[in-house]
Amino acid sequence: MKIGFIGVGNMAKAIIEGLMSKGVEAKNIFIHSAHKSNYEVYSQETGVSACESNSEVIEKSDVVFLAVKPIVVEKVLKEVKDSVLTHDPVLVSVVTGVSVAELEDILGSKDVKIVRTMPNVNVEIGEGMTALHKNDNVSDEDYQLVKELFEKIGKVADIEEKDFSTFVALAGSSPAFVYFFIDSLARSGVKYGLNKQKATQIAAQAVLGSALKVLKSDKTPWELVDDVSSPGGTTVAGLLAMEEAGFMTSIVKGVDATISKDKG
Ligand SMILES: NC(=O)C1=CN([C@@H]2O[C@H](COP(=O)(O)OP(=O)(O)OC[C@H]3O[C@@H](n4cnc5c(N)ncnc54)[C@H](OP(=O)(O)O)[C@@H]3O)[C@@H](O)[C@H]2O)C=CC1
Ligand SMILES: O=C(O)[C@@H]1CCC=N1
Repeated sequence: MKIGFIGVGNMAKAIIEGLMSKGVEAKNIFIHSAHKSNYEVYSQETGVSACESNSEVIEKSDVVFLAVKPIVVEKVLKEVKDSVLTHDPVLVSVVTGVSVAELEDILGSKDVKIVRTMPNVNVEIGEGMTALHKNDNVSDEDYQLVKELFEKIGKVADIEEKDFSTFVALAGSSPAFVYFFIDSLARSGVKYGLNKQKATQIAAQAVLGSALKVLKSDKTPWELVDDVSSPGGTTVAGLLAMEEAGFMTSIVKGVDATISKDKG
């Protein structure tokens, strides 16, 4: 399968590097972005093929990732409209907040094959969490191929399009929330004299182990909280102080703000 990328920023690079680490060969990847200096350097660093235009990416690829910021989607798609209609690739959008219907409208056709997705940056290390939703033109076979690409680099979930905004908060943006939590935990360690690098490793391993425990255990996270909290102990003292400062409320408010922003 030939895989193209329109836009080679943080998200596209995370997908490309994840796929390449799982055996997808550089010779099967085609890229183009706004600045030649950027995509040429990336092509030299990784061996993927640099194309002279977005249309060339489409002409050379079976599956084309649309990985640009929402604000430039309309301009980019209008420019490549003829190539999309002629070559009929499966267009895989990773763009936040742009619906399948909006993509079809911009392209002026309901006959295009579109899979709307919401990955997260952890696809780079094979631990992503990606939502997918296809339009009616994508065959089950083509959808399976796209799904298998994302399964190489993490877990996948089929979701209804109405749930994309919620998914953005829970998985698309949430790596930043978790990095923020890890940094805050590590910084607290620094307050008490630990070196920042060591404190970050300790905090990250505690978060990794806790996430795995949630995934592997039959218990709910809430029950696991109780298991760690010895009567009269340190954990319950810490939890109550965090909650007094609005821990759960701050997370729910963060999710609310993320969803509002996504919905525009
Ligand atoms: N970052 C993340 O964690 C996630 C991002 N997303 C979504 O992915 C999309 C990309 O985000 P992200 O990678 O972070 O953004 P970046 O700003 O890192 O990358 C955007 C890319 O678009 C390219 N670009 C701009 N204009 C054009 C054009 N006319 N033709 C071709 N390429 C163009 C840029 O080119 P150049 O590099 O040459 O300037 C750049 O490579 C967004 O819609 C975002 O919402 C979704 C999930 C997670
Ligand atoms: O911040 C953003 O807009 C994108 C969407 C999901 C992660 N980053």
